[in-house]
Order: sequence, then C-alpha cells, then structure tokens
Amino acid sequence: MTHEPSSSHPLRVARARQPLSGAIRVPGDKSISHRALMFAALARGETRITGLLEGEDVLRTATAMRALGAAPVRDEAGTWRVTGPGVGRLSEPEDVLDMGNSGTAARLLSGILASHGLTSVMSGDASLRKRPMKRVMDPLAATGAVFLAREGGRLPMAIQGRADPAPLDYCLPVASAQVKSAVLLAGLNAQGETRVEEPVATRDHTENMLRHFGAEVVVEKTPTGGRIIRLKGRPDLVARDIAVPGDPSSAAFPLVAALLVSGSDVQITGVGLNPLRTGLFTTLVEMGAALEITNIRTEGGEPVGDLRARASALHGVDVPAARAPSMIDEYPILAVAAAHATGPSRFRGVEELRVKESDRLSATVALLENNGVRTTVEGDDLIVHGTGGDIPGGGQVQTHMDHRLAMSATVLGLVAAQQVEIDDTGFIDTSFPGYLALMNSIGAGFWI
Ligand SMILES: O=C(O)C1=C[C@@H](OP(=O)(O)O)[C@@H](O)[C@H](O)C1
Ligand SMILES: C=C(OP(=O)(O)O)C(=O)O
Repeated sequence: MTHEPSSSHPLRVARARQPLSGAIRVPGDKSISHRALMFAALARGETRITGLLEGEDVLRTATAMRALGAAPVRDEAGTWRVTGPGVGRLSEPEDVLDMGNSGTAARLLSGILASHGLTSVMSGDASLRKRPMKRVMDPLAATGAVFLAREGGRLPMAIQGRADPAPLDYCLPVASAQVKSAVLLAGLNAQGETRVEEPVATRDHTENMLRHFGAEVVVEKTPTGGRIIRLKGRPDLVARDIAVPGDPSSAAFPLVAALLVSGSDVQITGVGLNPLRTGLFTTLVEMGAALEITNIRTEGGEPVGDLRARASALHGVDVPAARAPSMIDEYPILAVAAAHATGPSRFRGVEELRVKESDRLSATVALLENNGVRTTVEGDDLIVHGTGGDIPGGGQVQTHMDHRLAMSATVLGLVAAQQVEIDDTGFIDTSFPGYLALMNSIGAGFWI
C-alpha cells in the first residue's frame, strides 16, 4: 500500500541530550537499486543483487517488473534474484502500474514501456501525480510511442509503446539523470545508436550498469562540463551480479547530525562515493566539517568508502549551480547545516528543487522560517542566514509527503532550542527504512 497522509506518523523531536556516537551502515543506494531491478529484468539469465534498498520506492519497481514478466525473488534481507525476460520481451501489465512516491521509478520505467510493443497505464501517490512527466514524454514520443497524460503531463499516464522504437538523439533541457536514463533505456530496444547530450553531468549509474551488463556505451566529456553518451541499440544484456553500495544521500542525515550535535563522533561504513553524487561532502568540507573519508575501494563498479564525522563549528558557504546535480537531493539537509553554521550560505541555481516529492525550495524555506531561521530566495538561489548554533526551533513542520524534508526536520530538532513538531515521518520509508531506529542507535533519542 502507498503510504498516504491519512496514516500519518507525527513526531516531536527534542534537542539531543548526548553526543551521537558509533559506527553504522545506511541502506542501499536508491538510484542503483531501481536500476539493478530494471536492468536485471532486461538481461538474459538470473541476476543476484545484494544490498538492495528495500524502501517503498524500490519495492514499487520490483512490483512493476513482476507485472512486466520478470520474476524478482527475495532470498533474504537485501538479497534478491531476478530472472529477466530480456530486452523486447516484457509482457503487457494487466493492471495500472502504481509507482507510489517514486519519480525515478516512474520516469525510468517510461523509457522501458515506450520501447516495448505493449500498452500500459502508470500512476502514483498524490505527490507523484503532481510531478512533471512531460520531461520524459517529449523525448520518448520521438521513438513512435504514444503518451496520454493529464493536464500538464501529470500521472496517471497511458503509454502505447513501440516494438520497433526509433533511436533517439536528445539534448537534455534540464539536468536530470532520470530523463537521461529514460532515453537510454528506450535506446536498448532500438536499432542503431541512441545519443544523449547533457549540458551538465548528472549521476551516471545507468551508464555504469549498461556497461556492467555488456552494452556498448561511449561517453565523451564536453569542454563545458557536460557529456555526450552514445549507446549501441539491441545489445545482448547478460545477467551479472550487483552489489549495491550504501546510499550517500541517506548517509547525509546521520552525517550532518554528527557534525551539528556537540561532541559527536560517528562512522558510516560502505557509502557510495560516485563523484557525481558527492557534492554534499565537498560542500561540508568547505564549511569546515571534520569529515574523513577512508578505505576507498571499488565494489560492483562503483567507488565506496567509510565516512567519519566529528562535531564541527561550520561556517557559511557559496554553493555553485554547477554542483547542484551532484547533490540535488541533499539541499534540505544542507540547509539545516547552513542554519546551524555561522554566517550566510547561498545555494545557487536550485530550481529543480521545485519539482521533487514536494516543492523542496518552498518547503525548506518553511522548515527553517517556522523554526526561527531567516532565509531569502533570490531567483533560483536560496540564501540561509546561519544562526551560529543558535536555532530557536519550536515550529511545526509540514513534510508534504517528502521523506527528505522529514529527515531534515529530525536533524533540525536535534540541535534546536525548542522541540520541533513534524506532521508525518511515514514517508521516510520510501528511501530510508529504519531511519529513526538507526539514529537512536547512535544516541538521537527520538521518541518512537
Ligand atoms: O536518476 C536518479 O536515480 C535520480 C535522479 C535525481 O532526479 P532528477 O533526474 O529529476 O534530477 C534525483 O533527485 C533522484 O532522487 C534520483
Ligand atoms: C527526488 C527524489 O526521488 P524521486 O525523484 O525518485 O522521487 C529523492 O529521493 O529525493
């Protein structure tokens, strides 16, 4: 069942009474987990996935792949086996595909559905039904697939896919790994070369996984920091095991909590360090964070390492727009760090925050303002006026069905003078099941 606000889980968070300490692991990477299930379904043979994130978003993808004729089987926590029908061989789903809260699942799956000769209908929860799908419908329509969506390109959406999709040549108008991935996934069943150009590099898990399963992918860096990706169509994708690293976007929450709660010392092991995901770590170090990254190794084709964060007096920072794709999901928690820091911080070019699970720009502003922290929005920039460790708190937080807002609010509560009241923490399960308990294991003292 999709978690809806009617079954909300409110939480009141009080200031931490002790330093946070200990060594933890965070759940598997959400982006890689969605892709692992999808690629396994498109490959010949049985793929074994370890470390799969069993959050609600990824379970939606597993259910959708089952409806399309793949057979994902859960052997034990995080360990799954998927037998793929293979590219071009998926079967027509009998019912609506419900993608819950997950933009990644909906957008990536659109690429697969457009390039198979079947008709499908996709929907999602109240948050996902508000999010723009035109960004994938527009490029994917050039395959010959037909899309029918609600006003403004919103779900529910019907897709009449093509068994012989035309290969695409597309330049991304927005920095979006989801759109890039939808185009590449559609290219798998197209004869000839699919080409995607991105003006700014975005997370490249799709490209890495395509190669992992045996596709020919050529990536060229452009002089201005972008990339051109070429995929040879109709590759023979062959099942290969996948080890999913810990999610850096999830690690962000205990990490920032450790930096802010006085006296803390926390280690987070096995965290993915793909350079297109680590903008937050770079930014925190610029703010003066005592953040060490050690034991860097490669696991399943992705760099992985261990993090150690110790409480630090942070100062304000100016985050360039070009860094946004490498930390796009981390702005709400970075805003909490900036609220605690000394001096102002400016996050440049964060317009994409407006189309996430909530309008994260407005919701982040409300999170801080309702708790006594001043903010300014100038065009597409967010400015947070740091309090120098003096966050009043005492506010109510509306999370708008957004897991990252909810987790950011819990961290704010740990360092605010007055309790912070959060309307619903239930959506945390979309990306970080067990978050509150894991935080309690290092001393957060959440009342759950
Ligand atoms: O490709 C992915 O796995 C993701 C890409 C990002 O979205 P956009 O592509 O919309 O930037 C990110 O916000 C999302 O959490 C996961
Ligand atoms: C934006 C996010 O996810 P999605 O787009 O998959 O809903 C997120 O996890 O922060």
